Amino acid sequence: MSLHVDLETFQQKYKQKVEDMMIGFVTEKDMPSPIKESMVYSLEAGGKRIRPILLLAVIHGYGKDPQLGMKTAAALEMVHTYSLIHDDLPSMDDDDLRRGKPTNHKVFGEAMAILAGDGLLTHSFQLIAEDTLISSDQKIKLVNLLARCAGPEGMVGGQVADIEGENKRLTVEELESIHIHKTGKLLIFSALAGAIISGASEGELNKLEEFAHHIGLAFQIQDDILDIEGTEELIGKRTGSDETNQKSTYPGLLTMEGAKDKLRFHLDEALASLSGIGMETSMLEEIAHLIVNRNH
Ligand SMILES: CC(C)=CCC/C(C)=C/COP(=O)(O)OP(=O)(O)O
Ligand SMILES: C=C(C)CCOP(=O)(O)OP(=O)(O)O
Repeated sequence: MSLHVDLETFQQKYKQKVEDMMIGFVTEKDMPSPIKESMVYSLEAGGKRIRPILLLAVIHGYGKDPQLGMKTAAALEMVHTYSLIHDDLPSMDDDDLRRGKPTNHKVFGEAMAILAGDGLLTHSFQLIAEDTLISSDQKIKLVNLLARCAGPEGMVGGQVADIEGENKRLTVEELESIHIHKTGKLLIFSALAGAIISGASEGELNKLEEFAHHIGLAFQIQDDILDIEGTEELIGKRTGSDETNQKSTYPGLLTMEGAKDKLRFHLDEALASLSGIGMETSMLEEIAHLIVNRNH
């Protein structure tokens, strides 16, 4: 059986399934209506869903049924959505537009936005714990990895460093460390979770981690570039926000040309890290190109 499927066909099929899983999980639970509305508002707001698609593409690449990763993929996108709700708060980036819609706190108020983020984060672990398609051993590995990637050793820690770095001229190394934690760690979770669910070996996990490390850096460099060169209509969020918040960025530290060189470097490294891996990699290659060439 050929495992070659083009990314667009795969995305069309699984994006909707992930959205149905997240929204179904939240709507069927008993909770006060203001938090349910607030959580569903941000889950329904769209987004590229690149992290769950990567996770499911890894499972497909190993010749397994992506359905096995559906709950973990939905959990991962819930964590990402929580992080965006909190990132937009007045005490953080103070943004009023996200995914083309008013930010959560603009619609539901700051307290409800904080609680909706908290709700999505805790629900994500519940979703993995309730999965009946994967083993208990896999669930423990996934919960542990998600906590490490999303928590203070990972994404939360990166957000702390990002805030501490405001109004300072950082070195490229400092900026890279922020990006690895703030953005890279959830992409690393995406790839490794797919591998754990597929029963991949340690050696394969290491290669996939390397791949995700590089696409994570490329992802954030492109985000910084789009903050300058993108249009609000396409990216669905305000442009110029890094400058407003006095953040160091790759274009700021290296010039736009230098940032684009770095982007190409990380694409090449990501593709190189897939060589010799025992799986069909065509969709992962397409995802890497998509991250680098995206306009939103
Ligand atoms: C714990 C929290 C709140 C984590 C936030 C993580 C994150 C990747 C935010 C978006 O980064 P960004 O501000 O560079 O991107 P955007 O341009 O989308 O706001
Ligand atoms: C990590 C960053 C730069 C935050 C935005 O992530 P995405 O660009 O994946 O946002 P959505 O498509 O999910 O809205």
